Amino acid sequence: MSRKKTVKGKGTSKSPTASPNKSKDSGKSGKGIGAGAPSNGLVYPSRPSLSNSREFYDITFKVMLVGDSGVGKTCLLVRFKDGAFLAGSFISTVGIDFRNKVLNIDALKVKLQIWDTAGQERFRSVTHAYYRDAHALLLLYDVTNKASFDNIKAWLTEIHEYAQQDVVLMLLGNKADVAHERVVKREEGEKLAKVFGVPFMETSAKSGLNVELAFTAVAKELKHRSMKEPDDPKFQLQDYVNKEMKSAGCCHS
Ligand SMILES: Nc1nc2c(ncn2[C@@H]2O[C@H](COP(=O)(O)OP(=O)(O)OP(=O)(O)O)[C@@H](O)[C@H]2O)c(=O)[nH]1
Ligand SMILES: [Mg+2]
Repeated sequence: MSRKKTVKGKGTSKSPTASPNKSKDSGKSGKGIGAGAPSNGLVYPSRPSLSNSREFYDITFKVMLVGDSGVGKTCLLVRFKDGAFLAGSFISTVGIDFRNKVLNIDALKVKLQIWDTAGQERFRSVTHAYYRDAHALLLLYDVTNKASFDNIKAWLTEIHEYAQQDVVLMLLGNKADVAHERVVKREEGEKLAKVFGVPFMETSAKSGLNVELAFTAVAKELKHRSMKEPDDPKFQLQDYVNKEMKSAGCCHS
């Protein structure tokens, strides 16, 4: 049985609009949400970012973590935000929560507002309300849980129904650190991703494998799209991910 986490702060009840210009990146869940965001959610501040301060950003995007309960969405976010792994008993997310993190992407400060959704069926209607404001979705399954992999098609149907048409999407096979209990091969994940035309990689919130890369790749894609000049070549998310994994000596053919 999983213990339930009480819903924290403002992250639950407010709509997922972006922070006002030059808001502080408190990094804390439930902070940084404010009124007055443009409808597309992007924020361009009126003055340039201060390069040495984490409090400032040039552009912000909303990223949502989705997938079955227990696949590791919260752990992935905590690993990315705090560099730690939430070991021990599983505390299932109630409703929705978020964290902010500012990344340096090609000399630009990109703030990701990352929404951690509850995978449990009973919270699905809450999640639906947040899809339309998401610029990117990280869709997770658990490589040790076949049902979570089989449910990916249903998640994609839901995404097509509720999310923006041009949402950046990436499929992540999480818990890649667990060798003995693995039931979904990396090749199966790759194949499914290919069928649906989405970038894919395996991650581990426990070891940290590809966690930074997943968020950075999405941030790069979003930044590239929003700053794109007409003659710029298209940023290829999967190519970028493959190249980065290769140079890190990681597990990709
Ligand atoms: N070995 C291993 N365990 C993990 C990993 N990620 C998460 N877990 C474990 O899986 C369980 C579920 O993780 P959560 O991050 O809470 O799952 P969730 O997707 O947020 O679940 P909901 O909030 O119910 O939607 C916890 O017991 C974690 O410790 C991972 O990469 N490797
Ligand atoms: Mg969770």
